[in-house]
Amino acid sequence: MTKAKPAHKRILLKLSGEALMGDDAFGINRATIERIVGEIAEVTHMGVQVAVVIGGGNIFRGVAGGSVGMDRATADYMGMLATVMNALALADAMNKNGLTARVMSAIAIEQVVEPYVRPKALQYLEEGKVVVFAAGTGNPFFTTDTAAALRGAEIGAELVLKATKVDGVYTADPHKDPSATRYAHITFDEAMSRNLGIMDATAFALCRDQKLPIKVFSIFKPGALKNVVMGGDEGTLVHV
Ligand SMILES: Nc1ncnc2c1ncn2[C@@H]1O[C@H](COP(=O)(O)OP(=O)(O)O)[C@@H](O)[C@H]1O
Ligand SMILES: O=c1ccn([C@@H]2O[C@H](COP(=O)(O)OP(=O)(O)O)[C@@H](O)[C@H]2O)c(=O)[nH]1
Repeated sequence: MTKAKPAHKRILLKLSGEALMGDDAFGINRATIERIVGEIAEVTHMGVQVAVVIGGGNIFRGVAGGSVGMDRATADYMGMLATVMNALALADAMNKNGLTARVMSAIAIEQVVEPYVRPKALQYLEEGKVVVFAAGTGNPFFTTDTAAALRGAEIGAELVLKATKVDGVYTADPHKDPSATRYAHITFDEAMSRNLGIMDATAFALCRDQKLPIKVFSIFKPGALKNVVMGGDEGTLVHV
């Protein structure tokens, strides 16, 4: 019997900060991070090259609560630093799981993590290491979803995998509208013109222009990541 081959060779996995919270109100839940790392290890061992962009919403969100009244750019830099903390926690859990992880930051904090250098990231991926991209795009007024689109395009990923709290793109925000239904697939133009709030327009536009498809799926569903990597019917595909 031949073993089924993964449908993708190199992927960019976007994990929202909240994916790391588990059932906690904020911060990083150890059991949750270990489960996610276990799933990443599974696909890495299948020979898939995995790069990760991690969010920071579990620790700090530039436009939210505590930052009301703050200068937006300053708050956004705090948000980017939050993603660095998540990246360190994620890489630590990966290394403990037997993977080799490298954190690369879009803003210079060289005593803590190495800076993002594209050829080096590509080299790590070729070597089978998992690269965790921290600090988003390095610019305020952007999101880590846009960082996922940007890094995904830069490293030549075949697919951006947006692992989130919902199991796909819905006709409306399913947390607000229980009658919303899920798309199996949708074009970038449709998702943007319908203002579907799952990702920001900058991220959608970048992926559309680079013809880089996005798969939106639930991080809470065990085995979903592997299923996506195997080309299975999972979540929603956003395509050109
Ligand atoms: N049309 C939609 N389909 C699916 N999810 C949507 C839609 N509109 C808004 N959302 C919201 O987008 C969120 C997923 O994005 P994510 O980046 O993980 O969250 P956040 O940006 O809050 O960290 C979901 O929690 C969901 O409530
Ligand atoms: O390129 C970027 C990426 C992130 N952020 C800031 O970092 C926060 C955390 O990122 P995000 O909200 O995308 O995290 P997630 O929702 O995935 O947890 C954002 O709110 C922004 O304040 C930013 O300024 N530029």
